[in-house]
Amino acid sequence: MASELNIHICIDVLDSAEELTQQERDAMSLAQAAANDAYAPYSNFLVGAALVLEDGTLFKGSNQENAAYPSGLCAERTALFAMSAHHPNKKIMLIAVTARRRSEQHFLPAMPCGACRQVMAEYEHKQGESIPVLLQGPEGKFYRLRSVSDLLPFQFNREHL
Ligand SMILES: O=c1ccn([C@H]2C[C@H](O)[C@@H](CO)O2)c(=O)[nH]1
Ligand SMILES: [Zn+2]
Repeated sequence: MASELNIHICIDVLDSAEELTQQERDAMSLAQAAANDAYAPYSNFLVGAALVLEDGTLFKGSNQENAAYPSGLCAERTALFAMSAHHPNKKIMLIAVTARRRSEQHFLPAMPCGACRQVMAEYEHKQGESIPVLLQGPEGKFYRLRSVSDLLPFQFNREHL
């Protein structure tokens, strides 16, 4: 008889920015500022990501598009790669992500794509400590996940090599 493997993922749903910690609020504000600066002339979909490092350093990234579409890069990976290039040995304490359409002021649910989840998982694995993820949710809400593993269960990592 086949057995069943159930994966439990816990997501805190925060109804407004007031329910965020100060650090989360700062990170989400920076992610929103980053989205406003995105280079997204083709999709007009502006994505911003912010990282909080162990020493409190904040780092931001936005999506960077290209006329050769696949040459562009998502906000999350722009932030993570730049962070790792500048601070190769600092732990990440939080990743915050948001998005909006250029034509609208309000922020939209930001769900990192599969490639960005894989890259987040790499750095989580590297640092050996969970990285909480804060995502803009619908209607001014926020989603808080305790770990990148909650965004990418059954992940491929260096242990599978
Ligand atoms: O997780 C994601 C998903 C999409 N985008 C960007 C890529 C592209 O520039 C635009 C539309 O897909 O949004 C991100 O930055 N992060
Ligand atoms: Zn992505």
